[in-house]
Amino acid sequence: MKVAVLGAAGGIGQALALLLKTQLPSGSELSLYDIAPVTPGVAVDLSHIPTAVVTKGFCGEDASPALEGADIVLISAGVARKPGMDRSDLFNVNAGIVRNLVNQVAKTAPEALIGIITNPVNTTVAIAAEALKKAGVYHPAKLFGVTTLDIIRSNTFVAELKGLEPDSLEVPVIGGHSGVTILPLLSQVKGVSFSEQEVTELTRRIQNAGTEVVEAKAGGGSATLSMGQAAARFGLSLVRALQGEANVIECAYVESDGNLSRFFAQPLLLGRNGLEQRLPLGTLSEFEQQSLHNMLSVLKQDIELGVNFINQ
Ligand SMILES: NC(=O)C1=CN([C@@H]2O[C@H](COP(=O)(O)OP(=O)(O)OC[C@H]3O[C@@H](n4cnc5c(N)ncnc54)[C@H](O)[C@@H]3O)[C@@H](O)[C@H]2O)C=CC1
Ligand SMILES: O=C([O-])CC(=O)C(=O)O
Repeated sequence: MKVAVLGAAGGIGQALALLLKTQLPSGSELSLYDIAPVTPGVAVDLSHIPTAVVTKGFCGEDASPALEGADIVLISAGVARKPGMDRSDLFNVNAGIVRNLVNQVAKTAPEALIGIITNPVNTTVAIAAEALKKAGVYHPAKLFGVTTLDIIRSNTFVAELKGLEPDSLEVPVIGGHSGVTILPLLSQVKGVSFSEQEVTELTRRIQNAGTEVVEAKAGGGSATLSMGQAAARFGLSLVRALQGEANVIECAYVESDGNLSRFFAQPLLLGRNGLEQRLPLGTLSEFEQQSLHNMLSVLKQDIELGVNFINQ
């Protein structure tokens, strides 16, 4: 199994690389790429950790040496938010970075599963899909926007509020990955009930959790360590699914059946070919139905921006 991380010298990239070095199955290869010249050194640093995961690092403009033979490509290259910015403010810089890197994936590892971490995810996934389509190698079942941070945050916040073990919970989060498009399905958390006020406050906290970190870091970037953990969880789930493990389920932002919006995050069954089956959203509370209805115009606009970026 070969996993490539693009953006590997960054805050997320380094945390993710460390977790993959220590958690990938024995015999795996970890390939680190970033435009920054420090990247081969990050790989050397990690290579001193005694696990049977071979780690190599590449830098410069050409990602292809890192991509050759990759089964999974996780992309966190790009700029992060500063206080006062929205995720959509990152579009101008990150759209071109994602297009460039996905074009390189299309050439060198067209069959790889791709996880897009770079923001704005609602839009960068549409950019990736259209770039792959243009290159003639778009497999909708192999492209994922990584929204796992929303799930682990929801698990943490619910556990804190209700005095539960965080790893005993799994909150499905649907929609997209910004503001009102992040919708935790609190009504589906087993064995826990919430007052109306708790639902409103928790939902708002989960939707603003990225901003909570951006403000706390005071200009020093956005979530990197929790995102590293989230991306490692998602990447390792992809590895387990590729290896044939049954019942691997994660929420992620993928090409949908189009009923709600073209791309939509929901629970997915993963398998040997990536996305095996989109799982039903289940029963939504009235609050969740209304929130879902309210997010759709935002999500559609975000997607259109990405589609137009490639096609106009
Ligand atoms: N999906 C999600 O839930 C989350 C997404 N993010 C996003 O992830 C991205 C990365 O965040 P951080 O790691 O904190 O940023 P960072 O600035 O620490 O790292 C970004 C890395 O990308 C590299 N890079 C820039 N242009 C590149 C290119 N053309 N080719 C290769 N590498 C390139 C930089 O050299 C840098 O090492 C941001 O867009 C951020 O908004 C952050 C947190 C959560
Ligand atoms: O908020 C940001 O800019 C980074 C991010 O996506 C998150 O932390 O959820």
